[in-house]
Formats: sequence, C-alpha cells, structure tokens
Amino acid sequence: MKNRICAALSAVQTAVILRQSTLDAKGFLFVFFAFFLAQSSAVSIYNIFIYPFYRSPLRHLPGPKDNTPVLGQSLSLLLAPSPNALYLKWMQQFPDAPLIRYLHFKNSEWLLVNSLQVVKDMLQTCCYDLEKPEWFHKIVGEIAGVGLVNAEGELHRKGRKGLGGSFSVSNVKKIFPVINEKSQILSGIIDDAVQKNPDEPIEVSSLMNHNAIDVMGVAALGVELNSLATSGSTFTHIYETMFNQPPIGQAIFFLNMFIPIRRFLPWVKANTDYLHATTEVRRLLMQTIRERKAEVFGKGKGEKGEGARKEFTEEGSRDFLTFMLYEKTVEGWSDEEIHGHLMNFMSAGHETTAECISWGIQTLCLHPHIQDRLREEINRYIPHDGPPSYAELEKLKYMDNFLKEVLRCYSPSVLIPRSSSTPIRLPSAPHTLIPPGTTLYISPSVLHFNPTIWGPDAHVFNPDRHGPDHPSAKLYPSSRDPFANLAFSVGPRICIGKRFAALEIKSVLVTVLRAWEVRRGWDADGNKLQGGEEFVGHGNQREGARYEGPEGDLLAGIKVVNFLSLRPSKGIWVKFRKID
Ligand code: HEM
Repeated sequence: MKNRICAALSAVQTAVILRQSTLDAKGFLFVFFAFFLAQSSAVSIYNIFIYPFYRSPLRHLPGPKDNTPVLGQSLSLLLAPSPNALYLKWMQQFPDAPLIRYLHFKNSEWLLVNSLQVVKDMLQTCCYDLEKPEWFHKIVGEIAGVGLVNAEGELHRKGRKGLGGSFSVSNVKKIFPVINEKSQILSGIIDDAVQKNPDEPIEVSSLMNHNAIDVMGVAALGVELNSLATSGSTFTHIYETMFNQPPIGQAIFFLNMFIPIRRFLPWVKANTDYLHATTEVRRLLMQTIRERKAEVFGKGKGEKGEGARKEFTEEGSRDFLTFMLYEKTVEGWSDEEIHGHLMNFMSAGHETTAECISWGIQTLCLHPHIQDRLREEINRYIPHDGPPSYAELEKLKYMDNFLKEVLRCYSPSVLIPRSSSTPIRLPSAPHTLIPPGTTLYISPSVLHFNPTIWGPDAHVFNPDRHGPDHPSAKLYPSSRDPFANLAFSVGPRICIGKRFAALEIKSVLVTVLRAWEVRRGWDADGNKLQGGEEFVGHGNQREGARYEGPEGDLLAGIKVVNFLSLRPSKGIWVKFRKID
C-alpha cells in the first residue's frame, strides 16, 4: 500500500517536471525513481523511528522496552527457548495490563492480549470486525492453504455452514472405527518394538504423527496412507519438511512474513525443500480430488450421477472429501476451494492432535498416580478388550479433565492473531484506539498460566482442577469461563475439528493405557536414555527445566521448537512395559 501511494505520488511529481523540461525516457525514469526512493525512505523513517515512539495512540501502553534497534523484540522472539517463553515473561512482568504493547520487525506495534474480556471481544463480540493479519495469511497459507483457516467474513460463514455436516456427531461417529483401527495398529507397533528391545525407550511424537496422518488420510481423503506400517508416507515426509525446518529455514520463514524473500533464495536447500514440499502437497491433493470426482460422478462427466450417490452412501463412505463432493450445500464449490479445505484438514488436523497425545503421554510418565487413576477409570467403564465405543468414551470424566489439563498446559496452538483494516476500539478497552494493521496477538499460554484466572498453582499440572467440586470453581470462577480454555479457540472461529480431535486423542490414550505402563525415557536434557538406564533426579518435574517460567517446569527438560506449534525438538522418549 505504502509503495503504491509513493509510486502514484512520484508519477504525478514526475509528470509536473516533465511539463517544464524536455527529458528523454531515461531521464524520466531517473526522476521517477529518485522521487520514489526519497518518498518511500521518508515514509519508512517516519514509520520506524517517529510514529511508534512519538505519535502512536498505543505508545503509552505497558510493555517491554529492551528493544533491538529496528528489530524490536523480533530477534528475541525468534531466539526464545519456546514459542511461549517471552509472552509468559511479559504476562508476569505486566500482570494487570489487559494489552501489552511490544515492538516487532521494523518497530511495528503488536499487542499481546492478557485479559479474558479482550479475548471475548476478539473471538466473539467483534469476531467478524477483525481478520487474520496479512502476515498470518501469508505464512499459514503456504502450509495450510486458504480453506476455512484463511477465509474471512461472508466466505468464512459460508464455509462453516457447508462443512458443518462433515464434522457433525453422526459423521464423526461413522469415522470413529477408523480411528480405533489406527490406534490398534499403533499399539501393535509398540508391541513389536518392546518385544525386540524391552528396555529401549521409544520416540512417541513421530509415532503419534504417523498415526494422525493415517487417520486424516482416511477421514479427510478416503485414502490409506500407511504411515504407521511403513514408518512414513509421502505426506509424512512432506509435512516433516514443512514443520521440522532447520534454523535457516525457520529464519527464512520468519523473514518471509514481512519481506517476500523466498523466490530470491533458490540456492538455500532449506528454502527449496520447503517450496518443493508445498508444491508437492498441492499436486497430491489435486490429484486425489480429480480421482475421487471421477469415481463419484463418473469419468469425465463432471456432474452428479444418482447411481454413484447410492453406491457411496450404502458403503457408508463419509470421508470429508466425498462429503464435500456430495453435499448439496456446497454444490458448485470449485476444485480450488475443496483443495483449500483439504489442505486445512491435513495440516491443521494432524500435527496438533499428535502433539496433544505426545504431551499427554509425557505427563503420564511424570505423574504415575494420574496414570493409575486413568487406567482404573478405563477398566471400570470399558470392561472388555475390544475397541472403546463412542458412548463408553463419553463416560470417562477423569479422562475429560486430564485432556483439558493437557490442552491447558501444553496447548499445541501457540498463536491466535487478529488485526483490523480500520481503526477500532474494543468494548473492553474503549479508551485504546487500535490503529489499522496492528496485530492483536493471543498466545493461549498467557491465559492458561495466568494466576489471576487459575490460581497461584497455575503452573502445576492437575486434572482435578477442572472438576465441578474442586475449590477453584468458587475461588477462581474465571477458570470456568469458556474463554479461559483457548487451545481450540472459542466463538464463530472455534476449531471445527475439536470433537474429532478429542475422539482421536482419547482412543489412542485408552488403547495405550490399557496395554502399557509408560515411564520416562529421556534424561535431564531431553535426550534418549540409553539401554536399561533409568532417570534419576529429584522429582521429575523440576529436573532439566530449560528456563524459568511457568512452562519451563512442565517441559521437564524436553526442548521445544520455536515455531508454529508446541513441538518437541528431539522428540519424547518413553519406556513401555506391558501390563499383564
Ligand atoms: C488437538 C488438536 C487441535 C487443536 C489444538 C486445534 C486448534 C485450533 C485452533 C486454536 C483454531 C483457531 C485458529 C484461529 O482462529 O486463529 C483451529 C481452527 C481450525 N482447526 Fe483445529 N485444532 C485441532 C485439531 C483439528 C482437526 C483434527 C481438524 C480437522 C480435521 C482441525 C481443523 C481446523 C480448521 C479447519 C480450523 C479453522 C476454523 C475456522 O476458522 O472456522 N483442527 N484449530
């Protein structure tokens, strides 16, 4: 925008000069670029060095002042030990500030949200007055496509309506046997590994990733990807390249939010690998859409055939792709739109779910008594060896609380950002005029570890705190506010896959806990314990914490990747012992 205005102004100024002189084409270009350079430099100097410090209506808000010149806090955020670390530090430093102002790249102003009221305004009251920021569209669009995640306004409402059926209880129930089947395969793989080497820890986060990819393959695409059986499918490799980038890849990813540099770095391997992965996932999904269309509508017909409809419904095939092709509500959706939704499901749906299960197992290793209580509940309400039914899972109340606590302490989603294209005042902060383009940043961890919401033990893992009779219900009523649990977000843009994800997580945990006792298999630095070595330390919690802060203790030595979600960088090593 800034460049377009400067270019238009420069063109007018050059035209005025041209009328008074006889310049040739070269001279014309020279004058134009000279004007353009001078004007855009002046605007940049104003935006970077003057506006945020002397003019901005946000300049008096509390926030960190230890900025790096021009880069603000961006370098510190990039180098932080976790995607939450700095935000949690600021939450502790400015406990009473509903909005914490910090400077980002080129001294752009960002606001960290530190109040439930502001969260409510952003995600509910003003949901459609705010949009996802331009930088988010750019970076998440590369990984997750357009789909719902990047749709705004009317397009988003239409998408939600059209996709509601795919994620309804009845459709999710139809997919449930697939989820259970994959959990069984997962258990079989653990069994094989333990039989070969009983004392050797197993890395669970990549295992859970393979499981989640296989589930999404069948649920979203109707395709068996066989990641678990073959230790990785093409999709697994693609997503590993995207999510597991080396430091140079992360730096490019980060810079690309502000300056489109990817195409200028064809010699950097991390960049070309990443670009190849995004092109390849698009190609594979487009190919799957074409093939399914041919199956559903008949080759080359491009129209619905009644015969095909019968065949598919009788088989009960209700993967999301087939559902989208059939549903009347979405008739007329282009391949491009369907592709966007599939990209969303594949990337938003597998990594987050796998991380949640992995952190869940990590906490079970740290808290054997929680493991015992869960196992006891499972054995009571699912008193058979077969896969759990939907109704049986619904009876597991302690499991529900455990899952809530895992999502509170280890929210896989680390950012819920919004911005406005016009100046806006939020109802809960009417005196703060938020200029257009300012990023309002919700880091779920800031609300999840806030002692004013959860009490002084907010940093402690305790599933019981979610129980209806727990004292915190009366002492800290805000902890019962739906907006205090942000792992799936809340409001019209709440995660559409929430129910599906919860089912998958519980299915895996039930399968694992019925068959296995899990024990810590990582040392104080998160490395795999060798052979029969056991972890010795004073209380698993404190040992190996990488940094001070509410989250540091809970990570128990496991280092995380400072990227788009809470992902362990060296995996999570776990010892499994068969329960007789
Ligand atoms: C533990 C697992 C999951 C977590 C923690 C999670 C978290 C989230 C969060 C926080 C959002 C809101 C983002 C925002 O508004 O900025 C979201 C949106 C979304 N999620 Fe999930 N998700 C999970 C699983 C899934 C699954 C399994 C699917 C699909 C099968 C899925 C598909 C989506 C989609 C399509 C959206 C966009 C919704 C919209 O904007 O209306 N997610 N998710």
